[in-house]
Amino acid sequence: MCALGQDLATTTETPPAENPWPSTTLFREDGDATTAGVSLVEIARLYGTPAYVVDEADVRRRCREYADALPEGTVAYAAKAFLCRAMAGWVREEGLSLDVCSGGELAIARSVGFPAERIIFHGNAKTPRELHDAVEGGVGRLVIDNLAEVHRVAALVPEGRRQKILIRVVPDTGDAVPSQKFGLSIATGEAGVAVARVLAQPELELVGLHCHLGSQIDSARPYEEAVRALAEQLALIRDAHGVVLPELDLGGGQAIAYLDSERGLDPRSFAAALTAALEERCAGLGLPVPRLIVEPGRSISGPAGMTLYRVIAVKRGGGRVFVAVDGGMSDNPRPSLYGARYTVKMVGRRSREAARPATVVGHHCETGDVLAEDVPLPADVRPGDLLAVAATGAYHHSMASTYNATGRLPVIAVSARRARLVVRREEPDDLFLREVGL
Ligand SMILES: Cc1ncc(COP(=O)(O)O)c(C=O)c1O
Ligand SMILES: N[C@@H](CCCC[NH3+])C(=O)O
Repeated sequence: MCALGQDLATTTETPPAENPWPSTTLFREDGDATTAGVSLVEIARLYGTPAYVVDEADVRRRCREYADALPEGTVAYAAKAFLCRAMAGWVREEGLSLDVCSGGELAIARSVGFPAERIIFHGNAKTPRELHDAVEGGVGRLVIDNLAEVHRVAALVPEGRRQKILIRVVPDTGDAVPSQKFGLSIATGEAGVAVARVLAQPELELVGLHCHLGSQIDSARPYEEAVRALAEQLALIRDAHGVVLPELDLGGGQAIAYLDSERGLDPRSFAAALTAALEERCAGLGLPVPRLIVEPGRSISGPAGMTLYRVIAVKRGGGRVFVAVDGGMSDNPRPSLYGARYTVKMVGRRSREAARPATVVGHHCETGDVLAEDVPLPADVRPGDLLAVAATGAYHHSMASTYNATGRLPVIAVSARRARLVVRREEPDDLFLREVGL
């Protein structure tokens, strides 16, 4: 544990924190910035760059915000957004459930004693080993995503136990759900077949339906439509099979702000709209209101994280400025995969120069290795400067690669004026470990 940072009462800050940054981030007049009271310059000095920084208190606050917004429901953090053992511990302590989609995520959760009954396991092509580990480990909910899984799962359930099951369906509402590899279609009747097959297996206890609408959804409207459509399915299941399923899982997808101009989906208004739509539709269908489950990932860990990079080289010419840093597409593949855009700030030095558009590029041997296109940076940005990229707490660490045999980044957690390393930097020796022969 290493104490960093300074007493903020003695420093001059320029509040408030900008929207895409962790909520405790303050940009100071001397050019430095602090998150949770810890200087980003000091983090870079002590732990090196590039590095992911995650604000633990911000993660915990976002967990609580969701839990408070949905007091009668279940909030399952989507591990795929960002999971390490520390994060699994924070989520466990905050009382949330955990949505996992691989044996690896399950293993991380179990390694910190995450209660199995609070784990939901989903995935469109779970391997036999994953199904075995999930059932044997006693996960609270297993999400059936294809017909072949029904018998496979039933065969794994030990004598005297029943496995709780959700069935992932494609609600076919509006344009929110294009044809996709996930889930069982209601329209083609596959979802109905799955319901009948699960109900026919004594080892399985069908508790509800599951869906996931997509990513970066910034309005409650698609969720309202989906929850109505799923309630209608519950009524059809009641009419056809005489069972009233008690749960609906609406998945994740809640948007966050990556840019100052963007706004995330507020958990309170999202939960209120969802609950109202569900209650109204259930009343119309004569159904008891099922328990809601939501699986936010990005909106819990995304804004709580940032990445620090050191500028290695600056090239000016042809009307463009390229700022090359010591990381790149191996720690953030999102710009090259999805055209994702980011907010970038120089920290650690005060510049009096006006901001000019610059393109922040990585150090990988790939033309598409761009981190941020045309972002405003001081005209005198130079090698040695430190750059912070906002909202990198979700789908960065979890999507990182070792392209060009580059070690993956450390994760530094900050909280209450302290920084601590929770995932160390990957070194060449770590890469050699997997090589077992010449
Ligand atoms: C089933 C399911 N639940 C939850 C999530 C988390 O989504 P997000 O991080 O956008 O909230 C995903 C990922 O898209 C998902 O596929
Ligand atoms: N990886 C994506 C989101 C995919 C969500 C997975 N279900 C992203 O970075 O935005």
